[in-house]
Amino acid sequence: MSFSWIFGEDLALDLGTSNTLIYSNKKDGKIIEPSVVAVDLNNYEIVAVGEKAKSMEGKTPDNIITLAPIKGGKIINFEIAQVMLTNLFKKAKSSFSIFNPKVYITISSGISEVDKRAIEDCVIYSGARSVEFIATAVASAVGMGLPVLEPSGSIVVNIGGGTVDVSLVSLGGVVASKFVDIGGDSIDYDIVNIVKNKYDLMIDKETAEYIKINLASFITSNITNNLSIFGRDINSGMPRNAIIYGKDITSSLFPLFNAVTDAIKVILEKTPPSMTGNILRNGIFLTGGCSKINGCVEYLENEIGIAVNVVENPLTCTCEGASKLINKIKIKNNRRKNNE
Ligand SMILES: Nc1ncnc2c1ncn2[C@@H]1O[C@H](COP(=O)(O)OP(=O)(O)OP(=O)(O)O)[C@@H](O)[C@H]1O
Repeated sequence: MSFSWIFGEDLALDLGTSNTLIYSNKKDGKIIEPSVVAVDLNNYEIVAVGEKAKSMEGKTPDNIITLAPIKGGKIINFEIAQVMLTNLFKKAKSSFSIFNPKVYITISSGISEVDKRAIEDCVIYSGARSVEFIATAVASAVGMGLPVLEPSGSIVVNIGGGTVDVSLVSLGGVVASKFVDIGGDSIDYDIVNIVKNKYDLMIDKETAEYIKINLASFITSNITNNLSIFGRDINSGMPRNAIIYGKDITSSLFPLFNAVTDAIKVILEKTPPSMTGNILRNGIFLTGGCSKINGCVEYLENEIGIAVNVVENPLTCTCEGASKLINKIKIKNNRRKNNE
């Protein structure tokens, strides 16, 4: 008789700059929460984690601060990351499991051994029984339904909140990769500056993200689009609204997408000739939240001259892929045990 349902719980963890995703193999429930924690400075108590903490950003009294413990794929605040993960693991874990879960963490190509060790320690201190790493690109490729185990070669581009990971994946592993620690957050900060300089209006990062999601576009026919937003006049200090035009925001997209273009070119140069045919035939594959930016596919296709495909579920694709991989690993291990 197998007791794996009691102690065999596995979690897939995608620890992102903007969002943390956890999928359990025992529950249908999936945790998708912003990587944010709110702390009361009077007593250092945790006020909120995830969505609730994110909704407090920019609206807290002096004694409460919101903190984002992950940046560029690394833990920048160990204690806060631990609090966040402990809280999210509790939500994700099946109540029937007696033992702590084994956690499979997706990890970007450019993360150093020291940073990997910090992530491992943090996840263990947060209640994991043990930890294993899965390459983000491999998990994303599985989430996209690409034939990762075949020797054909696929280029997977993940553009997140704080990182860009471009990897050539083949035979279940990463053949070549380029990592850049810039992401959608950088667009938000650029939008804050553009709105300040062009509209004399101070806005917070959350409003800038709203503008990015709802207005920013590479498509020139969209640049007459506009959005009404509220902020504080930099001269009078008084609140007022402004109509922001898409054409003024487009420049905020170039630093990130030029970095993406350069990274893709590096990987194309490193791609073995035997794999180029497949890549030219099938194109490259885009995932991560910033692949939702309007017109980015056309922009990248124009820059690199290769077809670009965007996955339907760019925010969840990597964790979904990791979860599927865990099941494959389990099935393989069970088969091996049965044959022994
Ligand atoms: N519809 C959208 N349009 C434009 N940008 C979006 C959209 N939805 C999400 N984003 C942006 O995507 C980013 C978050 O993406 P994602 O969740 O893939 O990153 P992450 O995994 O948290 O970060 P990273 O992997 O870089 O550490 C944020 O910058 C967010 O503003």
